[in-house]
Amino acid sequence: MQYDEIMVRYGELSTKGRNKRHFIDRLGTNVRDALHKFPDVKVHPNADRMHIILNNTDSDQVMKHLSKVFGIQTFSPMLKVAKDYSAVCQAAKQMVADQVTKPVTFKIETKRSDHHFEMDTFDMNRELGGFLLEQFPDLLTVDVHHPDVTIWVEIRVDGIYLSSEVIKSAGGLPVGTAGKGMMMLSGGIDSPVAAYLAMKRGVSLEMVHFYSPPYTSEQALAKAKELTGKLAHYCGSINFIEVPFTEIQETVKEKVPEGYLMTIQRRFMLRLAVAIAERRKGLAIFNGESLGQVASQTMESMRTIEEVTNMPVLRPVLSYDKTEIIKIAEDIDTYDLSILPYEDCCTVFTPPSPKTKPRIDRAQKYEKVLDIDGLMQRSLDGIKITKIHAGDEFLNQNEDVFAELL
Ligand SMILES: Nc1ncnc2c1ncn2[C@@H]1O[C@H](COP(=O)(O)OP(=O)(O)OP(=O)(O)O)[C@@H](O)[C@H]1O
Repeated sequence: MQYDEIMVRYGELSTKGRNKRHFIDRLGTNVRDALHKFPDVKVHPNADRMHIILNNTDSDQVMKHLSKVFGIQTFSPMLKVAKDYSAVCQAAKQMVADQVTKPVTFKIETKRSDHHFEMDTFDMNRELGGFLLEQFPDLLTVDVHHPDVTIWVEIRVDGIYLSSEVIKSAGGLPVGTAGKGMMMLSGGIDSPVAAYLAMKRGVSLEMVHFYSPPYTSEQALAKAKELTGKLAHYCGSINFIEVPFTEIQETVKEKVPEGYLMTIQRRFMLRLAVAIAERRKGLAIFNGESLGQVASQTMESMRTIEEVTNMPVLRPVLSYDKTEIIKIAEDIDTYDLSILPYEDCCTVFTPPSPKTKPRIDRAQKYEKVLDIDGLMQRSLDGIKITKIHAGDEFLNQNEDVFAELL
């Protein structure tokens, strides 16, 4: 069915007190961003509801994009008709014919903000209910307490609006209302899920990805970028910051005892992520660590790695089981990409038996022989930033080139 308006309910936003206006304005901006491909759509973020006027734009397409915008609890597609009772009857009849395929209970619920309209809410509920019962005697029975289907009728000044569905949306808080963070994004399963969860709580993220050519391939980099394109569906666009890591990994491999290779590499990654956050006004570092999952993810290891900074390091999937993380990865459509077998820079240099309880004093001792500042500076000098939009693809490009050559 082609609808005229989508009415958006805010959910958790309505409890945000004095910040409410800021939250709603931000949500309005994010919705406009998510719907930028539909130039005729108009977005009106009012205090209690948001009204999205479709102006003949395909309502299914608009709803598909809306369902990924954080800060929206539910929305309802609505039909708009003239302020005329017979027009209301025809629209309600069409809704039932389209949506009800087996016998259900129903009720009409009317709200009237235009008190000049000749029928009051009680009349509309009764008359329209009776009309529909006559039209669909085999499908409909009335139940005003626990109906399967509710048809809402809103009598406004500019017309009468009807809706019969409440569609659950992404929930959470509008991206951008909780400050900016740097997400350490690998090509694995966990960090994209951690990014999704951080954005769900309103964090605006920039992705920091370490790569080590020639040990890691162009495809590994493309995979991390494409994952970012998947995540951008939830916020419009995301800056992807690629950080060259080869010199650091080679130097650490050469100069640090094997048991501490991973710890020292991670300390460098964190230092670099913090340096980038400080330049770009980030307030925290996010990563995809889950307690106890692998050697680097013990509390002792986290403590020794985090010793290099006092910036908060936040771990949205810390307490999740792998199966729970995989379930979310499947839901947000990152799983199939994450399991593609391109080597990450960490896997290439992972020692066979890393220390599970690395000590801070040892890590500091092994780092004494390294030119930390110089290594970091050269890496920071080589960073490259790409703005990635929802759905941008990177992995197939080389294949296309091959296809053209053949
Ligand atoms: N190449 C990389 N670039 C950016 N961040 C990385 C990189 N490799 C690892 N990280 C960060 O370190 C975290 C732990 O990585 P590790 O490889 O130990 O664990 P993992 O459980 O396999 O995580 P993931 O599934 O996210 O790769 C990752 O979740 C990510 O936040």
